[in-house]
Amino acid sequence: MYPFDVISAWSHRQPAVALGLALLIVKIIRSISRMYTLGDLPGPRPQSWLFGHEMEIQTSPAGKLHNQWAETYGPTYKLKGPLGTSYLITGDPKAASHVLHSDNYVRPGDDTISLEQFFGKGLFSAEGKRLWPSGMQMARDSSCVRAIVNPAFTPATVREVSHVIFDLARNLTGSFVDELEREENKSGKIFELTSRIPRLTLDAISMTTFAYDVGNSDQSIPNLIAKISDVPETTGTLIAMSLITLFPSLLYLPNPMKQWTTMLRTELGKIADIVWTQNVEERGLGMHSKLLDSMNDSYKRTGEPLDREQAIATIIGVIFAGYETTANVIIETLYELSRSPNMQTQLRNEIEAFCERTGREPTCDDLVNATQLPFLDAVVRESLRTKAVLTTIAREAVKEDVLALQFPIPGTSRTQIAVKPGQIVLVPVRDGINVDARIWGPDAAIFRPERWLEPGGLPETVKDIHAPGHFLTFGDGAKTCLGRHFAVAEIKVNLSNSIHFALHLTDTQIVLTALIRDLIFEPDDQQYMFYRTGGNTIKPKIIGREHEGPQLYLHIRKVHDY
Ligand code: HEM
Repeated sequence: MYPFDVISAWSHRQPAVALGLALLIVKIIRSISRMYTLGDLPGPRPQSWLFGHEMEIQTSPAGKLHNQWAETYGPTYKLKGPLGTSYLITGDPKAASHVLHSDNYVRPGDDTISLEQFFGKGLFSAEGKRLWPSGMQMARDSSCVRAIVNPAFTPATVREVSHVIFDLARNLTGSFVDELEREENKSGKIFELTSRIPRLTLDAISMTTFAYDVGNSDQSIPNLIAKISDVPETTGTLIAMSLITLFPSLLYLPNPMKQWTTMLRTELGKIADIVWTQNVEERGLGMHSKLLDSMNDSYKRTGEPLDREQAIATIIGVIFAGYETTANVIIETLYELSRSPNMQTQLRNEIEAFCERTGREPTCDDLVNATQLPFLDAVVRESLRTKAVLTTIAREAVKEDVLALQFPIPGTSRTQIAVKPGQIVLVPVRDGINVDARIWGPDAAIFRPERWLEPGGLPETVKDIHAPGHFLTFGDGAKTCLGRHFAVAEIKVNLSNSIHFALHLTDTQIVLTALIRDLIFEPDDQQYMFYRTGGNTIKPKIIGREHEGPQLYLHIRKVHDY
């Protein structure tokens, strides 16, 4: 009996199992046909045929592997996925830009399914012209969904809600100060940051985008954040994560990752549900949530009702997309600054000089304007360049294509790669295009904000990265991060505030003329390494104590107490 006969026999009794089996067989046939694609493209040998390079990628510190491989094979090479399939890796600016801008590439099936499992059927699961799930009348392509929610994320909206971000930043720094002042020993105190900063960014998203104060809700936020950070990292999860690119349907089977995503969705769903009820059912539409307002406005134009399921999924998606990512960048920047007292001093001097010059503190407009506080701007750009949260952007080809390369394959004059439908293409960001010495110069991997301010400007090759800011941290093309203006404003407000806030502490209200003005961040005694976690964000872990999970301790003190 052939497999399809078995399926046909089962299809009468167990249609779901039969359908699953049929899909599996089609997938295996497709993947076998993909095994020898990219045949002559060079690349490192995998440690195992079963998992290809997946295990190595999942377990290595963030930002290391691609750099090493690219040294030997150049920015475009081949890696192995599970069961001998091939991934095309390209950190080549021309090829990456094409992949991210062309309709020939979409988010891979496993990404789309896991995003749907995370958030439900909303903004993130809209892909190309794919139909939205049954029960919803309309087809939504992703550009259409983006247009609906975009008004909630414009620079003007960010400016409008920036007072909330300022307040939250002051609360955070105030909480550090309160604790420092309670200490008898005035030489400072060690603070753990991976639990504090996400709390701030979660509040910021929730209050500005949904007009909902998570901090004053019944939710136990520290508990919620701890649960969200507790991504399972068992061997079983690793194996499942290594195989899902090939078998995205594995995500539907019971597994620790699925339990985690269900928990996440349930917890964030509670917030989303309250936002929906308060904004739509209790007060009527058009109330305070920027996101629901903009969704509602566009639905009004088409005469369609605002759909609860889509709205809740989009709310959950935006909370998750916005809070951990921004928290990661703030944490990593503070970590970097803690190792550079000179940079901290330079930042403080710049902010203080601004206050003296203008007789006021910087507003949101001043902060996002590079010319007002150029060193702050350079620090944030350098952070975004070197601390990209999404290490790699994945796409899947849906049509035949030819990728043109800027950098030929080493040792050859080859500048074109043929791509077949189904080919997974990975654009390495954190340890790829953002820090490639061919593009950024020999000190590309070093955190050096001055590069953004030098009179000669950045190397000409950087302009070949057409993405906003000349780095791929926020992606590029049709799926570029919607919240990037919000993220940059939030990072700048917090950095300037935490660096600057001691001005407010010094006895009088005449903060600007105060002599003593700094919070100083210093390293603790631990050595840290940053890892990509299953939740797809970057988390610091103490070297030798990785099993304890994410943590980062910094020593903080007020300069005038020292
Ligand atoms: C430093 C912080 C952030 C980083 C590094 C970041 C990074 C990214 C990246 C790389 C993508 C594109 C993914 C892809 O191409 O497949 C993305 C998409 C997205 N981001 Fe962000 N993000 C950040 C903050 C935010 C914030 C604060 C918000 C919301 C307020 C947000 C909302 C979104 C949304 C809604 C999308 C989906 C766009 C779509 O699918 O069409 N992000 N982000």
